[in-house]
Amino acid sequence: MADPGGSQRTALLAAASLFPVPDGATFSYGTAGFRADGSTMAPAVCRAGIVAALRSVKLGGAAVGLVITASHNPVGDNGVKIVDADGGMMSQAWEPFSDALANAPTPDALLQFAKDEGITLGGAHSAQVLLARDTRPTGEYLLDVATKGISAIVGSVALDMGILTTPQLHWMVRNKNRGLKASEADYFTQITESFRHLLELTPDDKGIDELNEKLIVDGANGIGGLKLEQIKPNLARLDILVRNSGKEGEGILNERCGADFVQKEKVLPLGFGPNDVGVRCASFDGDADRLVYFHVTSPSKTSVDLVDGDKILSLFVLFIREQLDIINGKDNKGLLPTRFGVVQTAYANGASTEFLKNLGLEVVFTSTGVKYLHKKALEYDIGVYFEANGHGTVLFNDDFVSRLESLTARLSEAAGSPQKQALRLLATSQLINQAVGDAISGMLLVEAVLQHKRWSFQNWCDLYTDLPSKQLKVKVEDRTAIVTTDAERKVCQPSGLQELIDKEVVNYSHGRCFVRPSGTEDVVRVYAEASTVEAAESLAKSVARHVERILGFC
Ligand SMILES: CC(=O)N[C@H]1[C@@H](OP(=O)(O)O)O[C@H](CO)[C@@H](O)[C@@H]1O
Ligand SMILES: [Mg+2]
Repeated sequence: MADPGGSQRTALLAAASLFPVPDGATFSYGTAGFRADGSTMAPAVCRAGIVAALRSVKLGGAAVGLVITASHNPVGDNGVKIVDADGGMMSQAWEPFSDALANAPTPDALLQFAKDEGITLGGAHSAQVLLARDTRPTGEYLLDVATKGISAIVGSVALDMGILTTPQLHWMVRNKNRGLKASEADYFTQITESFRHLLELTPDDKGIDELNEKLIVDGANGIGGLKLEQIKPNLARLDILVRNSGKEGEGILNERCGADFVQKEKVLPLGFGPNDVGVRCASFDGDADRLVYFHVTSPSKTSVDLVDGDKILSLFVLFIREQLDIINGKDNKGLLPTRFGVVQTAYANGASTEFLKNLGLEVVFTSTGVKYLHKKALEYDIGVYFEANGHGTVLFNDDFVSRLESLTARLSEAAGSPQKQALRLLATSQLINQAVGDAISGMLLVEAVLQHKRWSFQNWCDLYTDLPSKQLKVKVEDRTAIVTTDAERKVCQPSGLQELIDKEVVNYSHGRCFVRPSGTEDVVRVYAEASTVEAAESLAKSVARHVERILGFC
């Protein structure tokens, strides 16, 4: 280390003592960063700022991102998440260090880690961190705290990108490090232009259906609705109405609204009612990285027909497959060999997995959390991933995009040439966020595909029928006593629990059940599926009782 006892250590000590870690603090980076009551977050946020700057130093000064958000959680909560230089989630290898630092009273852990990682601090290096926050009241203060943490690494620069959706910041970091345009205006231009382009490529023989233009979006009273209002005038062939838009006085962030609420409760969000029967509706979460769709079923009911992440994934898969099948059809002699893969988690509805497998697709499973799905999807030329709760995107490999570009340049407009199909795939790769799941860009792709297929919401819903499912949370003494394998679908510890689950499952037609410790809450999650709602509930309850008995209910 160039400057072990000098100004670097002093700067770190100064930052650490500004925001001391309370006794007994146990922050854990979890599935998606540190989250807690916003008023208690400053020590973890300051240290996350230090980690982000250090990560940038480690990556030779590449831009790294830091976003202040607690996503779909209540407005009083807040959180912090680090975006790696490729625009994805922070390298998992750094999570244990982030945990150690978030809970460490002095900078010694950091100095030791820097040494172990071969990072020279205090020397001639540079680091840059792009910062953003959502609309939470504690956001401005915590952003300032993060800036102080970043500044504690000598030579680092913090750039405040403003109030953004989480996916916008991921996109900016990715673009900046690729030497591409990376401002918010550039983001808007890219998604509105590629959306327009995709619509121009819809088959000529299919006219525009008036009803299909109308879309009502529940913005969860968060940042997504505000951003959508900004780009709405530039979206052709779409008549969007934003409710729970995030404008002053309209409602409280995530309270009885938003993608998490709609997906879990399967009821109408606030602001929606009988007049919306028959209209296509979409819902974002508080930081606009989750998307689900729904329909108001009848004027007298508050329940909704839900289109979750699994069905969004299925729609995208069908569209992409259609283009690939034509490009590689027998007249075109396999012009574009493509490794096409689909990634799901154990929470994917069994009916969706069956539907995808029946299409002859490769479906693979990972643990819960976007960081796992994303990594797996990167292994394909085109990798589509979604969590049932609406996090997901479609990834196009760089080499594949180059092949696609040269193919479109070679193909003519002559009848029978699959030029339009190739152009559609290219426009899709431009529209859908390549860094992370993005409710706005995902929604625009859904809208373009529905127009392409001329499908109503009902056509989409009817792709397959979800198996009834039930999720329960069980509070136990130590949730980490549960260890899972096989993408969390089987328990290996404590011994005997999996056998008990298996014994319950065989009693149910279409029965499936698994348990895992949550990465974001202090609970064990139980998920069950069966052929009826009552059966799914009964299976979940029986397994929850086994969990309580074996792990000790608290
Ligand atoms: C069942 C479920 O919805 N789990 C969510 C939840 O993770 P848990 O580890 O299950 O708490 O939060 C994650 C972060 O937002 C999200 O990626 C994941 O899908
Ligand atoms: Mg979110």
